Amino acid sequence: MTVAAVIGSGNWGTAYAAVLADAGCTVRIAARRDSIAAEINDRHTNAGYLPQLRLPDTVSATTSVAEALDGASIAVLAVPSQSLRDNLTVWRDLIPSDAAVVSLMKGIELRTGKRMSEVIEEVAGIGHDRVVVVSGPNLAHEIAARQPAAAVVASSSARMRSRVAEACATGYFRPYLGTDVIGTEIAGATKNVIALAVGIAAGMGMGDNTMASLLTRGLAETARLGTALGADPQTFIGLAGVGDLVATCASPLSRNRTFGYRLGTGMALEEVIAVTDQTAEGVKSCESILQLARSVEVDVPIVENVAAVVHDGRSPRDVLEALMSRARKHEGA
Ligand SMILES: NC(=O)c1ccc[n+]([C@@H]2O[C@H](COP(=O)([O-])OP(=O)(O)OC[C@H]3O[C@@H](n4cnc5c(N)ncnc54)[C@H](O)[C@@H]3O)[C@@H](O)[C@H]2O)c1
Ligand SMILES: O=P(O)(O)OC[C@H](O)CO
Repeated sequence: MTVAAVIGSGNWGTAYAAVLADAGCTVRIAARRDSIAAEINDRHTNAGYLPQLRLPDTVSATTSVAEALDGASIAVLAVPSQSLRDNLTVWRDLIPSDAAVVSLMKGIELRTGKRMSEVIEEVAGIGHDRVVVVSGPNLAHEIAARQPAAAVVASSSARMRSRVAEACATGYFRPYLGTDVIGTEIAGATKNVIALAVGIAAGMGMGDNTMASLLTRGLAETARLGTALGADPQTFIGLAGVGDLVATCASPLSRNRTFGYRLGTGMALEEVIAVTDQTAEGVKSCESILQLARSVEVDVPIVENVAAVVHDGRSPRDVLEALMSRARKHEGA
């Protein structure tokens, strides 16, 4: 019996815990709040995040990360990207020495420009052959409703990616194996920023042509950046690339799209932040992705203009005009 620990009891940590349990694992969730751990143990629900989900009896919860990780062969990390370093500094010695360490996170660290797998390797002091990234079109509420979806399970280690893929394969969750960790992570983090842009446009009243144009050109700049960083270009037309981009940009369930939408309707940034109580990774990662792109001299105009709205207070209408009046270029350039 595979024992998996899931650290983080928010939307995706909880939904992915259900996937692991449905696939036959014994799952221990580490929650920060006593009330959430008690609710999972007593009622098998986490209604504040996923009201429709009933967790299998093989899922338990604790507020002790040490207890959750004890004896686990899979350690899943599902906390906000910008908090990973500080958290992992406390947790690193608790991770069993032979466990696969799985990142569900879709963000790039501010200041360092590091991907989550890089932060894990550095802080936990483990090799890349222990780290696995799971990513794809996986809106937590739809997974929690057990609607069919697929994902990429990427790792440099064939043993670790097989272990994790086997542990999360169910009738409604289909993992594909991948080796391109860089591309998978760059795609997952950057699509959140493109979803912010699409949300802004939708909030301004723009329709499907605008969405499709942003999505397509967003994918182009994501692939340009990823490839410059060493990714396999094929990754961007796969599940972690176009798959996740379409799901996130099209869905009102997306926190990133919703954040952008609110900005696009004219709400002030502070107001949008105040009403957003869940993780919209693109809001912070637009800045770190922009810095990363500049470090390899890659042009990312949509990311740059989203950062201008979210961090420099420029108006959505201004940046839309700026994007539309850029110098003409070849589509493939
Ligand atoms: N929600 C989805 O549909 C989905 C799908 C795929 C990937 N992701 C990614 O998974 C990651 C987690 O997202 P989520 O949707 O579960 O977020 P969430 O906001 O629903 O939950 C975040 C969890 O982390 C905890 N947390 C918040 N701040 C923390 C801190 N400073 N230290 C430790 N724990 C903290 C919260 O208590 C909560 O348990 C993100 O990187 C996101 O991009 C989310
Ligand atoms: O709600 P979002 O915007 O964080 O997106 C959720 C997932 O990443 C979709 O795959």
